[in-house]
Amino acid sequence: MTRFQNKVALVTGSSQGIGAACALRLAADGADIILNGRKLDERGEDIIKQIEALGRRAHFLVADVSKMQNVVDLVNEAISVYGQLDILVNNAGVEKNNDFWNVTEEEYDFVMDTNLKGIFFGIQAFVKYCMNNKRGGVVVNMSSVHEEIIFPHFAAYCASKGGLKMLTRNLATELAPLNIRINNVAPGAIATPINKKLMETPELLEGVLDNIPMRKLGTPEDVAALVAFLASDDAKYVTGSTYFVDGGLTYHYEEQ
Ligand SMILES: NC(=O)C1=CN([C@@H]2O[C@H](COP(=O)(O)OP(=O)(O)OC[C@H]3O[C@@H](n4cnc5c(N)ncnc54)[C@H](OP(=O)(O)O)[C@@H]3O)[C@@H](O)[C@H]2O)C=CC1
Ligand SMILES: O=C1Nc2ccccc2C1=O
Repeated sequence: MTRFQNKVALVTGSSQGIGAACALRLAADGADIILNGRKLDERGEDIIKQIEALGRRAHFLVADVSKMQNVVDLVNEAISVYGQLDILVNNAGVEKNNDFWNVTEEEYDFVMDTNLKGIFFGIQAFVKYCMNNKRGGVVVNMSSVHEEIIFPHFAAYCASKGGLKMLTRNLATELAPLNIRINNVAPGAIATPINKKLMETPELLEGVLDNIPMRKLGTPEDVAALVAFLASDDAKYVTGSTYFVDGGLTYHYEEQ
């Protein structure tokens, strides 16, 4: 008997990085997986093969979650693929580096629509399904240490993750009577393609490592392990909170 036997999980933004690791971990623990990204290419094809090699089913749905109707359609299509949806992992996220005074409306919308609006309406579609079917559900949102600590020149990113923190706290209360749990995972610096420049620039990397007590970047699998715990019944009394996976970064930083 595996943790997620007879469960289906949708992981947004799962063609690479943390989302791909979450999809693989949930599949390794027994779930069938709906993958997602803005396009299906060799990265997505490879994750499908890896999930099938684990003996689980995988289906990729192309959708841009920054658009309200797209994310609603994504959730509803995900439900129809295997006839059920039990776990929603809102992982897709983007960032834009710019001085605050130069941030454009386009950059602001790009970040906020992906990291907050898409998650808001994706959860809404999932909750409507859970209400109609009288079945509970689990939501895990991919936040960031930057829902808590500053990241100069990433104002929209910080605002999106701070908003996600409050959305999760608020929904925990509203959704508990529906038997739906919701939590945030807040990674620190993780070795994924989003951090390519950081990993390839020694002086940037050194500056980041100086703020991490464990003095190393995390792996996507480190994040996925926490997501799997929160999605599982082992966390059946856990809702409305944020859990950090950051090598000690957040509270070390706050001590500076
Ligand atoms: N890496 C890190 O250090 C940290 C990451 N995080 C958070 O973790 C999450 C994942 O980050 P990470 O794995 O590093 O990111 P990556 O950039 O490596 O991967 C992002 C994934 O999301 C997909 N994606 C991006 N935008 C959309 C969209 N609008 N609709 C659907 N899919 C989309 C991408 O695929 P495609 O481009 O094909 O659509 C890709 O599969 C994000 O929410 C990020 O904020 C938080 C803290 C630290
Ligand atoms: O997206 C992020 N990239 C990072 C790099 C270092 C620390 C935190 C983060 C993020 O939240």
